[in-house]
Amino acid sequence: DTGSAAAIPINEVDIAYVTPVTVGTPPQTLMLDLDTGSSDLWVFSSLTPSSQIRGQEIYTPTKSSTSQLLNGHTWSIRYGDGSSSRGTVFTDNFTIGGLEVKSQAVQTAQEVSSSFTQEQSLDGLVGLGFSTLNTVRPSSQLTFFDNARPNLDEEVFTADLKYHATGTYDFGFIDSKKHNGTITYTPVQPSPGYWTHSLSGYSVGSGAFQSSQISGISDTGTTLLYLPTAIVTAYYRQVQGAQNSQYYGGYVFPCASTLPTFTFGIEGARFTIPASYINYTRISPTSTTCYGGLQSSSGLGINIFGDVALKAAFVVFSGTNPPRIGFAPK
Ligand SMILES: Cc1c(C=O)c(-c2nnc3c4c(C[n+]5cc6c(C)n(C)c(C)c6c(Cl)n5)n(C)c(C)c4cnn23)c(C)n1C
Repeated sequence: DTGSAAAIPINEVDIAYVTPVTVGTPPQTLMLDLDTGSSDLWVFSSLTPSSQIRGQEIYTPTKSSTSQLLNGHTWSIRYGDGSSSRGTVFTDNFTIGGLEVKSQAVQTAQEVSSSFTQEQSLDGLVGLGFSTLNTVRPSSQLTFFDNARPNLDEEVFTADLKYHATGTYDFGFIDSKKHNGTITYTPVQPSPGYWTHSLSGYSVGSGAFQSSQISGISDTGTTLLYLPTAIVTAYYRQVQGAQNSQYYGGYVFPCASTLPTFTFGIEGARFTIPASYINYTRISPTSTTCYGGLQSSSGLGINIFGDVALKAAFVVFSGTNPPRIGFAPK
């Protein structure tokens, strides 16, 4: 089997990407954020208090002839930005891009934090991390990818995220039309459950490539790129008027600045993030100060290769044994 579905930016600065999925019989369509940085599949539902719903689509298990309550099971998750959700669990038929998993654990929200309520174009998440991170108790549940894996033509899914445009998630195959040239693979450390791997180094603009192993996670659910402070200060040193603002919680600079590109290495391959991806957004609609797409990971305890980096490549998440991740130019 294979599947292929759109990755649609939810706003004009690609703050997150959503993908149409169907749940239940007859199919209920929701727009979910496919997130390689977590492993819970949860949705706004008929069990979510109406005071916490603002325009989201909901899954109503009682309207699905194939839904089954997973009795006595609950879940609760907190994300890196402090947002959270919790609730109960059903199993039901679940489809992404024509690829169906019967009896997928669908976690129904009974409470969501305010940032989820405020984001009306996001109806939940599909965790594509390793199932060891799943928060359902007393028995943890498998991700959509882990459930689909035995029926996939190839044990992979790919992310082709795009800058200010709709991209694609493919399951079970590698579409050679979506990338130019070879895919460079590097090992993934599957514990504790993120797609953890190393970059082989970086360069700023036309500067010399600095070889160094930089460990982090490739996370489609994180908007920006978070790297060690030394690298980030070296980058913004090239930007007139840039400063690390306590007030805005990161590096900001005059929107008119000319930003350098940022290049990262995967083994021997090099991937260059255009300056436009790093000139992320105005700090307010009328401001001439802009917030950077590259920020420091100090305090996070982990480096995060989020969408700002991933959209500069075609990325293969390979569930083979041992797992690996591949990057190709596109
Ligand atoms: C350690 C870490 C993160 C780890 O991942 C992280 C982060 N970065 N984007 C996201 C997340 C997203 C993507 N996302 C980010 C958004 C921001 C910054 N804003 C203002 C809105 C409205 C957002 C939406 Cl709707 N969506 N989503 C949907 C979730 C559940 C996230 C959780 N964390 N997160 C941050 C900001 N930090 C510090």
